[in-house]
Amino acid sequence: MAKLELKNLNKTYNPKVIPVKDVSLTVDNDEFLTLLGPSGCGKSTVLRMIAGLEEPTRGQIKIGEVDVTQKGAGDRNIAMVFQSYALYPHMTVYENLASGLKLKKVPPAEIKRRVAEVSEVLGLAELMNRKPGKMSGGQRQRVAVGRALVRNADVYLLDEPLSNLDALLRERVRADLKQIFAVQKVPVVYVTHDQTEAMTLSTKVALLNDGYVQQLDPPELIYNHPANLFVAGFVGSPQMNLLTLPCQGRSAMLGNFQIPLPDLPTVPPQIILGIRPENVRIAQPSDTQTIQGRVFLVENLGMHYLVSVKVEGSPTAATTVRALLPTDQNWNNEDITLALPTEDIHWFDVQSGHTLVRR
Ligand SMILES: Nc1ncnc2c1ncn2[C@@H]1O[C@H](COP(=O)(O)OP(=O)(O)OP(=O)(O)O)[C@@H](O)[C@H]1O
Repeated sequence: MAKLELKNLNKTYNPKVIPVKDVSLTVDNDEFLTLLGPSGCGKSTVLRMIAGLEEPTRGQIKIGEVDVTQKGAGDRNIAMVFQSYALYPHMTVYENLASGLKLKKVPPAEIKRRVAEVSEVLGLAELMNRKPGKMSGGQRQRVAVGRALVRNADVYLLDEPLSNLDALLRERVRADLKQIFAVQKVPVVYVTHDQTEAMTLSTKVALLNDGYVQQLDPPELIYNHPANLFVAGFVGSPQMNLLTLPCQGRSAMLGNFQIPLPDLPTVPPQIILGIRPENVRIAQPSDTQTIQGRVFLVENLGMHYLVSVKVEGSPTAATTVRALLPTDQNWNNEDITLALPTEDIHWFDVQSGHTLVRR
């Protein structure tokens, strides 16, 4: 099976709307790539260009060794799953699954074999005679995925396939998708603005903003080593603490507390410190890097409290630190000492927003 390759892909609708800028990436046949980003960042436009539904203004799309940039959608062996299911309402599940193959004049015995195989994998065998109107959203979405799978396509594209499902069902179908695509050995490109889907499903995430790829990495690296402020702020819930701090000597000043800077060629006047709320904890006597402050807000997240702390000596609310703390205590209005472990701190350049410490 072939790998998918995008080289310097651009799309310009008019000088003011340039939704895709120089997107380059590859998806191997054992990879599940998610295009993640906020609404309007260009995800669907990239997907539509891969599908051949939109023509790139510049750049190249290759499937295996074949340049498909100028080929129409019908001449690319690509299967797409839409958010809206796109099932035929008057056809049964079997007919919906078989219709694409019939059009391609696949022999009836082969159609039967492939539909049976896919319906087994997707748990649809019991539903073969039902029509979409008499099925749940999750079942319909599985049929939509089935329609793509029976095709034996070179590339699978999925555009927000779970967004019409309620939260519980979304979790279930997400787990189904992970299992199904793990054994397909075909490049998969998945579009979502939901970071949980991106983190759980993908082998690789391309985080887009304003048409540019901000970071292209496995989910662990996106989460643990964000390349810039946008990535740091977009991925993770609750959001990473991002604090703009003045520098003094070899330290950044967080209120009254000195946080040693990493090794930098020159010390800037200001720097941005990032630390995730789950990495901030109540200090133990052995902790060396600590700050003190007063809790002014406690939000109950079920498993934890999200606690907002005004750091001692900090002049503005910009130096509020949020921490995920255990629920065995009511932290409200308490004076507490927090540890900020060095290994969990991220440093960003104030001007460019880029990370200052590459790992
Ligand atoms: N046919 C078009 N003509 C002009 N502008 C368009 C067209 N299609 C999309 N756009 C614009 O291009 C930008 C990117 O759109 P796109 O649909 O790729 O974003 P997206 O990241 O998929 O967003 P969403 O998550 O909301 O679907 C948006 O500003 C959109 O308004």
